[in-house]
Amino acid sequence: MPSMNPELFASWTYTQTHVNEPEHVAAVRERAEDLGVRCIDPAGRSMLQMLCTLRQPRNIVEIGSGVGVASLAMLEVMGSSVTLTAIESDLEHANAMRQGLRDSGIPSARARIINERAENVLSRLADHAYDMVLIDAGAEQLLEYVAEAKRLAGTGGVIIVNNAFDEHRLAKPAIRRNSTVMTRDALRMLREDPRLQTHLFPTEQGLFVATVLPAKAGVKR
Ligand SMILES: C[S@@+](CC[C@H](N)C(=O)[O-])C[C@H]1O[C@@H](n2cnc3c(N)ncnc32)[C@H](O)[C@@H]1O
Repeated sequence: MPSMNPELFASWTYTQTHVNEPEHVAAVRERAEDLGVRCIDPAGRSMLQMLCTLRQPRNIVEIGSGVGVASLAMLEVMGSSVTLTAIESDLEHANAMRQGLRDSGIPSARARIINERAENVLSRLADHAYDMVLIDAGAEQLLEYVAEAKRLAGTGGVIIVNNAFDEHRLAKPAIRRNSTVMTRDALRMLREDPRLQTHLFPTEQGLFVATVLPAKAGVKR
């Protein structure tokens, strides 16, 4: 395993700062900051757009959509055929996202914002009906969200966990706080599932990505 030498750190920093966000994203990030919401980091946002471009999802679920930085990123790169179900428990955050969608000229029909706690909503969503599930609602219920995401994602579907580094606590084995243990367990649950191919991308917050392999692909390599 490589150690974090200064060259490696410089290259990692370069990749984080190399991302050019369009100007309108800054306004959404500002709105998030005013409300005290952490949103996906620029490299994670960029990777999300890349995954959408590659996978071309038609139905997306986002658990914890905040003021909509990630939601807007996904909707912006997808054609009008994509539908996003955004679950957000905080009314102020949900309203700020509605404003962001209006400002971006995205028709409201493309995003269904459900202002409820995810644990009360997910069981109502149909099995294997989604091509992409983004989880970014804190670690408290992460195991439940991951289990639901595995049920929701169809073959070839993509499950994404943002903030997989749990504020950079994940890699420190001595840290046993709840959020860190929960994140470790949730990522293990994905990594050890033979039906999933997984990768942890070293964005600033950590973006863990799992794709559902076709049934006949056998055991992952
Ligand atoms: C980190 S922010 C999401 C940021 C968003 N993914 C983005 O990149 O713009 C987490 C959000 O999850 C919401 N949240 C926390 N617990 C939740 C729950 N149980 N159900 C739904 N939303 C929840 C919070 O209100 C907050 O807006």
